[in-house]
Amino acid sequence: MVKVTGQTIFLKNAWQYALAGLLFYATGWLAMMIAPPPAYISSIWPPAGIGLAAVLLWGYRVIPFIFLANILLYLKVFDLASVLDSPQKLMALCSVASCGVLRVWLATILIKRFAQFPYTLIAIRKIALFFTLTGGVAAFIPTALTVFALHISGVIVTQDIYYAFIKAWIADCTGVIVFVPLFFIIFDRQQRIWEERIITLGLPLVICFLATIALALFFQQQATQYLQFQGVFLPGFVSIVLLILTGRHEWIKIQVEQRTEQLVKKNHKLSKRDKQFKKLLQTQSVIIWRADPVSYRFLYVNEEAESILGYPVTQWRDESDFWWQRLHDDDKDRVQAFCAEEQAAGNVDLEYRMISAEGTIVWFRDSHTKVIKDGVVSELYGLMLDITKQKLAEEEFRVAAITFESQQGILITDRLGKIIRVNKAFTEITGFLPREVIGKDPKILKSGRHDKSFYKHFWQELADVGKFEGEVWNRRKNGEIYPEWQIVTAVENNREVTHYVSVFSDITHKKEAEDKIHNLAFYDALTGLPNRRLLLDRFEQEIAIARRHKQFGAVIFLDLDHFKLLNDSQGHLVGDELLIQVANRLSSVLREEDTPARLGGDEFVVLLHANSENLIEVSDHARTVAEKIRKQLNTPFLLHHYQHQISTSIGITLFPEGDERPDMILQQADTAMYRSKSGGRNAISFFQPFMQEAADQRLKIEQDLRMAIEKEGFMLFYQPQVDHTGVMIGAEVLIRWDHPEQGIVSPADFILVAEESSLILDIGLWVLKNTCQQIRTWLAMGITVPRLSFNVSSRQFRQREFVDQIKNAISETQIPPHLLGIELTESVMIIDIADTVAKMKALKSLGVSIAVDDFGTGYSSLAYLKSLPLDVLKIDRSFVGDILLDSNDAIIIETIISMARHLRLRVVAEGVETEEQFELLKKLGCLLFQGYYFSRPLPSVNFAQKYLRSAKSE
Ligand SMILES: Nc1nc2c(ncn2[C@@H]2O[C@H](COP(=O)(O)O[C@H]3[C@@H](O)[C@H](n4cnc5c(=O)[nH]c(N)nc54)O[C@@H]3COP(=O)(O)O)[C@@H](O)[C@H]2O)c(=O)[nH]1
Repeated sequence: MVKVTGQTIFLKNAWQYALAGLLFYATGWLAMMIAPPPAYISSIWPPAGIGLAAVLLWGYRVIPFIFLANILLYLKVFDLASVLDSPQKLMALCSVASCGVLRVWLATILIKRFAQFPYTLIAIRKIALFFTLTGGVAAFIPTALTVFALHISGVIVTQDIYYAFIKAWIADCTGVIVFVPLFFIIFDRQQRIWEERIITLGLPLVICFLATIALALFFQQQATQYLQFQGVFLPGFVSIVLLILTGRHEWIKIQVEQRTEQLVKKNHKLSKRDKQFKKLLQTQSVIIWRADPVSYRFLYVNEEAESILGYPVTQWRDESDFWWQRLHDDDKDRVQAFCAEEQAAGNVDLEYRMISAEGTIVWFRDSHTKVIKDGVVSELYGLMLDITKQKLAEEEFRVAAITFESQQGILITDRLGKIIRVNKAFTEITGFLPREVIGKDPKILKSGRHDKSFYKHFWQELADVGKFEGEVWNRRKNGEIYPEWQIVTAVENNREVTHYVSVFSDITHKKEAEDKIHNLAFYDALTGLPNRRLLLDRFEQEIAIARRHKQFGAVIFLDLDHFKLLNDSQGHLVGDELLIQVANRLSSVLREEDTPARLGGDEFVVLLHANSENLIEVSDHARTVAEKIRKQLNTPFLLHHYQHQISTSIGITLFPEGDERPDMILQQADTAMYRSKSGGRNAISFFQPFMQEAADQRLKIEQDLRMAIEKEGFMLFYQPQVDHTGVMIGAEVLIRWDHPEQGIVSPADFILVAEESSLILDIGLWVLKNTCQQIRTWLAMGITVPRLSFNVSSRQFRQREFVDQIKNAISETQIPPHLLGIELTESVMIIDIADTVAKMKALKSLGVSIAVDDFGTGYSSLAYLKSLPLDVLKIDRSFVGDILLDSNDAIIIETIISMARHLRLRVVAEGVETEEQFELLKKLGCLLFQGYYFSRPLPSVNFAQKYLRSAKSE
């Protein structure tokens, strides 16, 4: 950009200034031609008008040129040589030239101050004011000063001063009157009135001026100074008259032209508006109509009617009920009611739908006018505006508004991220009212849970794809942090983002449900410990880490001893409580990196983190932890106000030894645990490879047992019980498994497996039924049958229906109940004393006798013995076996015998194998015996042959 400075303006207009100076000089020179020496005061002085007009039109920059031209002109008065010689004359020259400039300057100031230049010199009053100020007033002092300077310098003598002053003053005035208009006519292109006056004013003035010069020259020759002087008034007079005459005329002409021009412009505007209006009508789709006020038949419709509804205009007019027939059925009642009600004259609006020729719905706003004359509607006309688009937009807006107030929170920001709108759901979710957030940054919802990289990703997504979708944690007004699912969309207009719209829903409940599902899937619902799935998952990782670091870890497998018994007898609530407390104790003894888990039932596993490369170190650590656990679990539990003591069988295995999978390693630990269990419980065993065989065998036994139960592949053996004389007083019923491959299998090899797998219930029932059946058979054969006692396992006894099962078996076989006895171990009886007593009493009332088996190996508590309705105590064969070797055992047996006598219980010594044992037991007071010394358990036939026959014969 070029900077416009005073200098550039000066250079650009320099030709104008030079022209002004030139005209000033030329006209001055011409005027001096008709002026008498030595002062050369002309009767008309054009430079006065030219100088003033040039300054008014082109500005004060003209002044230096005027000054220069004035100097040059007055060199005619003061010749150059004398000016150069005399400083006085030089001063006079400069003064005279300055006076010319002063006149112009003063005139300009007065005009601008009092005559509000520019104007067009039309009205008489303004013409008079203009010339009075520029000529009369402004020229007065400078002229006087000029004459004075000429007088001082000796050009004008004293007696000519007055005349010279008058003449010069009039010459200045005339110069202004004639040459200001002329100058404007030639150079003013801004005000048209001057241009228009070239012929009417400019030409006469030029002619007049030239005539004046000629006249002046003529009278100069005639030396008639007076006439010469009078002549100067002519152009001045002509100028004023013509200014007045032409001004008004031209002014009117110009006004007319301008008005015409304005009218043309207005017309143009109107026609443009008209076009726009027509266009608007077209785009607005307006039907203009007139109808019969009674029948509503259209008398007139415009062409637009056809293009809007598709029916020819003739059809609109020809069909008498065209309008009614095309009216939408749903609107008919409303429109009819409206027409019936509305009777007053004036403009009325009504909206309704019509069906187009294509079958589409078109919405109209019908603005119609009724003209009523003498109380009757005389005219009916109106405009039907197609507002289908507007209705659709309204519908969309309504849908948008409903959507906005949806269940989901909505937050809208401007492009700078300042919130401009939120919906009700936003307030419900966040707790913030609209006025609390509008104008603020959504940062107020920030939870602080997300780091910078999250927000970087957030904005990147918005920039790249215009959308972000994901889980965001925000903070409610009450400070609560919650998760929400957010979809943020950048709204664009012409590729510029104008708004951001965030739609979100509170997913707290969903997350909770997810967590719940996750917990259910991976955690044990009762104890809160990891379940098998999570354990295996962590185990997988643990094995991988151990392999990578070449380290070893351990798995501890725990099974609570007799838990099933407790659960069955005390109920599930007590069982559950125990499991919860066991879980808590387990967790309390473990380190954070170790994982306790519950596999189900009473089985727990502890995964010890692999932290050593030394196998011995790892196994020592595992044993220490297992001991700690055992100790913890041996401490009595308080369950529902009662103390319960439990023991635990524990198996340990180390990993990784090969490429075993987690489930295989768990199986090994389970096998080791089984070893502890079968070894007498409450023990800790490390897995050994041979155990695997046993485990496999156990599994095989279980499978075969199921088959045996189905096919009744069992037999009953009978071992007699004798008195001190060797006479049989009863027998113990002992089961045998007639295995298809292995032959007769001892119960010692399968009872434990059966107990662990619940198969014992079927087996026990089979023993009961077959014992009764055997008695029935022998009785039916006329054989005297002694009391037959069969073994009852704890799970079998704890069944609610146990007593009923015995009753049923007795009644089904019709045997005398006193021929039946049961043998229970001590541990079975003490679990739920009340239940035990109730069941025993019921059995006793039937006549079934009850024996305590393996006495001395369990609790051997006198307290419970007293409270139980028992018949027999069977001293465990382990005491009998060592009776000759260990004097303690003899003392124990003696004590048991004396105690039993005191409680009025019969005592049977089990496992009598030798005569010495028999003799010693007799000495200790024992009266009844059982053992290989008398007989091994025998099949029914052998037993009957050997003992029952002889009993018969007796
Ligand atoms: N729940 C059930 N348990 C049963 C049933 N049948 C047997 N059993 C239990 O199985 C265990 C092993 O029984 P078994 O192999 O039959 O051994 C019994 C006798 O054979 C054995 N016995 C008898 N006298 C001697 C002897 O002088 N020496 C010696 N080494 N063993 C001898 O003792 C077993 C009987 O013991 P007990 O029952 O404790 O009186 C065993 O625990 C049975 O209880 C059944 O039907 N159901």
